[in-house]
Amino acid sequence: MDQTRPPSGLGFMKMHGAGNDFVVIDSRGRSAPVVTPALARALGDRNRGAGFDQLAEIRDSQAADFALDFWNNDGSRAGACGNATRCVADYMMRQLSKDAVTLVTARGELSALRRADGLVSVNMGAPQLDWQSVPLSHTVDTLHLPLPGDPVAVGMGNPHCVIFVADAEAVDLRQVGPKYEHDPLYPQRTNVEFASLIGPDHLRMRVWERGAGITLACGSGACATAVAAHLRGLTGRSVTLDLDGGILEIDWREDGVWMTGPVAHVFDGWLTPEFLAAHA
Ligand SMILES: N[C@H](CCC[C@H](N)C(=O)O)C(=O)O
Repeated sequence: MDQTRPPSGLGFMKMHGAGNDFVVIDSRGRSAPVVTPALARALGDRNRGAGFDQLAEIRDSQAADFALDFWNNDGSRAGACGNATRCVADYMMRQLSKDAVTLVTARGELSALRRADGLVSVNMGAPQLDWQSVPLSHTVDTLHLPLPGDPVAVGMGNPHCVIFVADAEAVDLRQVGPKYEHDPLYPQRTNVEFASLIGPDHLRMRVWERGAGITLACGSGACATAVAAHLRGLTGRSVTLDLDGGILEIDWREDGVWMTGPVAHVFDGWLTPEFLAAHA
């Protein structure tokens, strides 16, 4: 990196929440968003780009402190991303010298705060439990989908398929994940969570994400799994989940599903004008 001249090109931040990793582009003050599907795909490439599970673009908002748009590394859009929301909320709280912020996503207005222990919480809103809003392709009982493993369908601003198994460790995610992701019952594809009860209100969860494959953690997936576990009578409304990359706490309250966990801002960089021109 040439440290003698000011950066040219487009600045970005690299962050992660429990190992679910993100590139974040701050587009506040710009008249139009900079991210395109082609840029998301190129930047998401772990060999030829920066690499990420999700890309988050911060935008100005009239109604809240900021707005967020999410992309997967295959270039598709995601309506929700809990861990990126927590990471960006932490950055915005520092920048605005606040302990709580509001933000707008495709889901609507969400709120986030920093707890006294330094962990960051976001209210991901109410779970979507009717088939149309998950969305599913036709009328089914969302608590018992007609798919292998008797999954639960939950929307958290994005679709989820939660399968309870005796041992989540033993699941071959790479093999079975794509089968659920692309099942015609989910017209917009789905994120897929495998979960096992390992103690009272304690779940082990592994995830296959729509548009990103295996990730070390998925915040909206943890919310969906906790909601499904409660609806199936396996847990109370407050649950701890052990994911591959760390621990997330979920609390399904009257005002929505709260998700709490660690955040990390790892480094900043900038994309060269050449890279941007090649993937405009
Ligand atoms: N990792 C994210 C979710 C990404 C979901 C995305 N893969 C989709 O297409 O919905 C989270 O922490 O909530």
